[in-house]
Amino acid sequence: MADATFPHAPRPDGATGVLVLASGEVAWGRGFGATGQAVGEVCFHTAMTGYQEIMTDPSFAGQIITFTFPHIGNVGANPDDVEADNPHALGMIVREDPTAPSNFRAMENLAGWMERHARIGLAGVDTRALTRRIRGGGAPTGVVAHAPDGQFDLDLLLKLARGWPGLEGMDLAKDVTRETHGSWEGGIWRLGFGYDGAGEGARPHVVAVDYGSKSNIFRNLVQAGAKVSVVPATATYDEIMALAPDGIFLSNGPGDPAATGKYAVPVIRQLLDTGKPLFGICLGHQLLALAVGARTTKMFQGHRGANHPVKRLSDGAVEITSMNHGFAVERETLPANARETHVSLFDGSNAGIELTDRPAFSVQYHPEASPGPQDSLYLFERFVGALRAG
Ligand SMILES: NC(=O)CC[C@H](N)C(=O)O
Repeated sequence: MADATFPHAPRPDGATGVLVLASGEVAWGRGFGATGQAVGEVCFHTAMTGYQEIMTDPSFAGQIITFTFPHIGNVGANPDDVEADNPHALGMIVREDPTAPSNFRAMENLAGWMERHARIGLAGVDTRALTRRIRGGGAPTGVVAHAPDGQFDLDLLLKLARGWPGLEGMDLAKDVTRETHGSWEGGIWRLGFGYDGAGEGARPHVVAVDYGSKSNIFRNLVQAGAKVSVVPATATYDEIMALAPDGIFLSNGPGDPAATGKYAVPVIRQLLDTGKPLFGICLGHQLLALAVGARTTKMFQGHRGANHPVKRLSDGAVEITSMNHGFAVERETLPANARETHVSLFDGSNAGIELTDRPAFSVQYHPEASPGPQDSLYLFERFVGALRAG
């Protein structure tokens, strides 16, 4: 479906960037960052801060992010505000040209950071109209392209967009996972201190399966008192158990949970049978649900923002959360031994479960924030507390 408000402007003079949707719709703008083109799902994100954390979140692999907040880039870029070594989102679409950074922590400007990491930016787009387009028609496939000479082969870009298969059925976790086993060092960041080290004393051992984890999850596990070992998405049950975990963590990650589930679910089922505490976030939540026999489905437009209200069903409290997901667990398919614990107050979709016969729970949202509110940090304490008690 094409929303009448998009596109609304002819090619302006001086256009050096363009977005071409698979529908044939075109939005012109000014490119920044790397040159070339990138094809993926065009989604929108409503956070007003944290663009560097968002761009480096591995869950955004395969996606081009439209920021609804118009001024992106105004605090520049620094080496601390990253959730992985490199950006994983393919590109960004913004309203205003990024200005010179105005922040004491900035080490470079956004365009330079994007260029250094081979990521394309497109400014000058009517991001409200594009967001309305996504809300009306679902997240489309598109190509962002940046050419300083303004030369674009629109037919070729359209062909590229039409040739991309879409995220459904795509396993991207194996592309973004850390490839080797390792222990995670370091807690959360604090102004004036930087990243904390792990504290002294006995620490329960969490083996974290990395399907494309944000670093802040590991930092928060350490902060809550755990010793964290990270294993790749494809780690086997034997490899995980060889590390003698006290508990298992299933991370967030990109792509279709059903596709990743093909190799992850059999391992998770075996892990559940050990009776060890298990905690999952986002993709990890979806994989836990799949492992107990529920189904996941592609959402129409998805949830991506830093102010999504979620209701905790145990006491009715509302947590304001960070969200980034395009698939969701179908509540109706949850088995009798999985209880829904959290619900999105935006659309009523499932936002958390716990098993009634195993010490396992998971949430669809991002308690680690980065960016976003910290209402849900208690979940890390709860998990590590369960490990200490066990
Ligand atoms: N942040 C995540 O882990 C996202 C999970 C999954 N890729 C989705 O889009 O729903």
